[in-house]
Amino acid sequence: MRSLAFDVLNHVRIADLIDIGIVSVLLYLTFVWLRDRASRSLGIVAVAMGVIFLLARWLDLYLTTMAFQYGSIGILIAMVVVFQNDIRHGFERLATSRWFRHSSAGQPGNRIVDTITFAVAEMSEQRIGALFVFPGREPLDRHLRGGVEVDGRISEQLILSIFHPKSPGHDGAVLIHHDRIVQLGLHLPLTTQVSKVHDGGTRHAAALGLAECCDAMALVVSEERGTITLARDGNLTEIEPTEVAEELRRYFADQTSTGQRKLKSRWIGWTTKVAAVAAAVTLWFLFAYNTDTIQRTFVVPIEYRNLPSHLEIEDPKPTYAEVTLSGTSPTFALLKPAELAVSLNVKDVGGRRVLSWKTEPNIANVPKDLRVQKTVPDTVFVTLRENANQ
Ligand SMILES: Nc1ncnc2c1ncn2[C@@H]1O[C@H](COP(=O)(O)OP(=O)(O)OP(=O)(O)O)[C@@H](O)[C@H]1O
Repeated sequence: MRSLAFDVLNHVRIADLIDIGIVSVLLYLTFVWLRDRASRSLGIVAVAMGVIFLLARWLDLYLTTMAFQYGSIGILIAMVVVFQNDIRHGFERLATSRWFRHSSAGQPGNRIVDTITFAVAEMSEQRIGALFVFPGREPLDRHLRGGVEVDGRISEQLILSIFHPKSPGHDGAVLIHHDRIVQLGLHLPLTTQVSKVHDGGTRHAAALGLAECCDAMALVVSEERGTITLARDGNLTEIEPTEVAEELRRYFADQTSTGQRKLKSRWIGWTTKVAAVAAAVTLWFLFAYNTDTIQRTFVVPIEYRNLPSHLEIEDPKPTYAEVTLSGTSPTFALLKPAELAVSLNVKDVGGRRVLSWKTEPNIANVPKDLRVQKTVPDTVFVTLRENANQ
């Protein structure tokens, strides 16, 4: 065990650590996306494909590996087309994350939270349907259709009169920003995951649809059942009237840069990060960490550079050399055999007509971690003569 640890420490390069770091980040983003967005069946398919691919590489299953290699471009294009909204959402999330921007949203006072809470409780009791949208950090405009500008200070009376069933503006959602109702009668995108809506209809489907395509929060009061439902992070959660104030406070706190995250989500975040690093290290051990030295021989073209135009090389002119390289198999993966060449400079020959070069120092494009073991010929000899065509 100790010798394995020493072995690993001896062979790990800075490039390997960067390699593991990049793959960890990619795996982390994939895990988060699978957890938050993708359906369970898609997650199972993705994990199964990953396991088959790893087994195929490990057991050297030639056909399966080839199928994955050639199919991966098609799969990638299909994924980009199918999940274009998620990808755009991901970039928007990155661009609006705390690393890049401080939130401009201040934390509204208790009055706003209490006002909305009372209005929601009242509407829940009276079975008045309502839909509120609370923007997150990501741009929201492109998800909203229609709507009428209001820009009114939030009050219980204003909320109740907007959602009164006889009010012309009660259909659709109201948009809340800070302490103001900005718009009413907004149409939101409907979810396609109907199974997640359970007993709800289009109002709930609209709330979930919005929460799926951005980080906004929506709050629904059901006209039929009087229930209160929160849509956030692509999920619908039914809550009690007593929980509304707490959820609103949490939402407004999240909007400020000093907002506290839930301990649970932090914990989930850390376990996902650790899982991503562990998976990346495992992959590195399986595919990149290989200390066995192997040798491979390549037939490499010999190029003659800068030959003066009045001279030519007499036959037999050596055009190929055999080059044997040694290194680990991951280092060989970085080699591009088609770019290997023995490159000889015929400049400044003066009066000499017989030239020779050692082959090894003149081999171009050998990755730095591969060693030249042998070259045939060891030395290249050529004889020059005056160019008859000059
Ligand atoms: N795309 C949409 N965006 C915003 N609101 C919508 C949208 N589609 C429907 N609604 C609202 O939902 C109302 C219809 O609600 P419906 O009864 O179908 O849904 P629900 O989820 O069962 O709600 P409830 O439990 O309140 O009845 C419409 O009158 C309208 O106000």
